[in-house]
Amino acid sequence: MTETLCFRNIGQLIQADATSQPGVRVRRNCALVVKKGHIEKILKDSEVKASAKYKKVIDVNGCAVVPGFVDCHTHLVYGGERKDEMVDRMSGVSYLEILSKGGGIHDTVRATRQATEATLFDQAKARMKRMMALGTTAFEIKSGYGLDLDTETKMLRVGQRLRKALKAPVTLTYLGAHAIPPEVKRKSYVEFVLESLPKFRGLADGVDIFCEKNVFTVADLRLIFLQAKLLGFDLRAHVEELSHQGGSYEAARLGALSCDHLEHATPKDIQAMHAAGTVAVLMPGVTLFLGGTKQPLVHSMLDARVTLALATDCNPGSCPTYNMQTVIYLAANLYRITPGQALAAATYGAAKALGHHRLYGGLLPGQRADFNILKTGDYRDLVYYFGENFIDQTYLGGKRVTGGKEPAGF
Ligand SMILES: N=CN[C@@H](CCC(=O)O)C(=O)O
Ligand SMILES: [Zn+2]
Repeated sequence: MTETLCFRNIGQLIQADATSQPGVRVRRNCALVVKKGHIEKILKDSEVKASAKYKKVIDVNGCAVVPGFVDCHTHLVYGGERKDEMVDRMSGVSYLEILSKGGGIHDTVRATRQATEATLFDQAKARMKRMMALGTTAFEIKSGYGLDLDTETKMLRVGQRLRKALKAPVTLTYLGAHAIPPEVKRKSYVEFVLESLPKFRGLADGVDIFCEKNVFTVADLRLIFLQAKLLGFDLRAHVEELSHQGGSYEAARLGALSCDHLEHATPKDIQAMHAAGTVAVLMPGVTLFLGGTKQPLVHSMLDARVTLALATDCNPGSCPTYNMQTVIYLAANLYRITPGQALAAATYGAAKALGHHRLYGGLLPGQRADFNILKTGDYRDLVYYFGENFIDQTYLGGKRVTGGKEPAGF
């Protein structure tokens, strides 16, 4: 029996790639043929032959099929939670004040150091399953809640085990430069991060840094990135989130795959990102949750032809969400971008931020068959209705992992 599946009667099939930018391509009344976990071809529905020997023909009843969402910036391996901090922030204390007093990220560092590898794995796996049930099929996961060799290694080992256990594409990032441990001087901690980099080869794919007022400087970013680049790591950076430091300009010039947050990025930074082909990763859920009012210059980014990506940032301090659909909704409605631009950013753009846009994210022939069947025939419903879950079924490598009548396959 052939291993080929045919999904037919698709009302809208959404594709995204460099040629569809900054939005998506919408194909109507078609069928999707999946072979050995990859997309073989897309046909007009009228071209599906009754005589063709498919293992299974799945009628999607006129619904829309969209690429699986790519969550290209998460901190989903962590211990504890931070609701007290949320309440403090609501009464006016700032995120950076809390961090400088040894709270915030440091609270999560304490909880993550204490947690066993087994607990971190079980909790993170449960989070990822919830994310998949909401349509996410590829993940980036950062370390950064250890700030010591043992815990950073433990977090990345958990990431490697998650990649195997869920059979989903997982990109791992070493974020040793996430915060400066209390009682340690910034310079000596940067020395530690530099010395530790070779130990994370083979365990992490990329290196990241939180470049911010009273955290790490642009000079720290330069030192760490030059060394990381020599060691073959991809570069990504938390930059211009709560203030403008110039980290995005420097990161782009050093060839970073992505610059993330960017609420305070300037036109000069955006030009540097365009020149370097650096993707802008935007996380509207963070701005909202931290009570920020400054939005990134999204339309300047579009005018400069910088590729946009969206991510949850899933973490216990600045955005405890699992839901890329919420992020797509917020991006379209807060940034005033079209549904197609928001969906492209959550799929193709996010895959490009991870350097994997040829492998997944576009629903193109040859790519992994990672996609969602929506409960609606119009993908624009994702940014029209507020707070709905539009995922009917999610497929990962051509296998259904959530939705439908049978038990989920993982
Ligand atoms: N900005 C710094 N890092 C994370 C937040 C991590 C935390 O607060 O635990 C972010 O991407 O928002
Ligand atoms: Zn982050």
